[in-house]
Amino acid sequence: MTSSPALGVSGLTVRYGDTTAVDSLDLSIPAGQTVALLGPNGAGKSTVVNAVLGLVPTAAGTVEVLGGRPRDAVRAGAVGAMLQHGGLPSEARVGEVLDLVRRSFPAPWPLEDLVATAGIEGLLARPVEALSGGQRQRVLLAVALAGAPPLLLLDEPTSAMDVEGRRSFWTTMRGLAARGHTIVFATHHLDEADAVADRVVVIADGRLVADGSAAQIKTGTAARTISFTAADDDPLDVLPGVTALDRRGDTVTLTTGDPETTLRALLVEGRRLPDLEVRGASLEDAVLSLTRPIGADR
Ligand SMILES: Nc1ncnc2c1ncn2[C@@H]1O[C@H](COP(=O)(O)OP(=O)(O)OP(=O)(O)O)[C@@H](O)[C@H]1O
Repeated sequence: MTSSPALGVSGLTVRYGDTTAVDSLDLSIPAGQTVALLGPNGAGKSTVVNAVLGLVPTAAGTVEVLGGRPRDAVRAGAVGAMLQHGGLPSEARVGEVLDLVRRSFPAPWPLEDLVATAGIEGLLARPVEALSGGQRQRVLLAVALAGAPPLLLLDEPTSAMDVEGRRSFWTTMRGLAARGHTIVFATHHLDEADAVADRVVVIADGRLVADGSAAQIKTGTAARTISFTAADDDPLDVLPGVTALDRRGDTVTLTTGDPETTLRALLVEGRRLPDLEVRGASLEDAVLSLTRPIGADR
């Protein structure tokens, strides 16, 4: 056993022309952790995953996978990935793809267990082009697991899955985590991060803005929701502190990074607030408040 983290990122900076996609990112992930990478579109999540795989050139900083260089780790089958635009040869059959990928690794995952773990029983004879979106993601998972990697990187792995598919996918991931695999996944499903991740890393504009358990992220933000009953012509989204507004019938829910100021503004205007409730933030509220400046466009 090595004492190196499964993934060590230090001062990582990645640029695409004038765009700094990842900006001086430090991250150390010990073996066995399940980590969610969260952040808005364009935050830099995919770029971090790609840099860890050695797929994009870095402008500065270092990435170590299990104490070694990313490319060596990928070649050795020590890191498996499901990428957003992961390709599969469309005319090949699933079984052929798996044979080919497994043969490229020194110690591939035994086929029967791989098929059962990825939940693709019955799909081996199917041409790739005949797979549904969710089945395709399951096959991509099998490909990612083919080298029996200790580290798994998943970029929005459940984006094409239905509710049942997502649930069973995360059950599979929990099983892998219990077997000691390190799992790093990017997602926009914050409920998945809340339910599955030991640790949540929030990125905005390529920088790390929060790092902790989902509970810590939720309590560490000032974000609260304020809900009450109001007429639908009441212009509430211009109130100070408000980062999001949701109307369901005549119930309004405001997310605010500064609940006291928002409440004061509501009351100064002499508004009645029937059914008033102030609640702690969900992970979604917390991430929104961390990644969207107060007063930004709603
Ligand atoms: N190949 C590329 N060429 C130029 N710019 C790129 C390229 N890939 C990403 N970018 C830019 O880098 C920034 C980070 O993008 P990235 O895809 O890493 O974000 P993300 O957090 O994964 O977003 P999403 O949630 O939308 O997938 C964005 O501004 C994006 O437009």
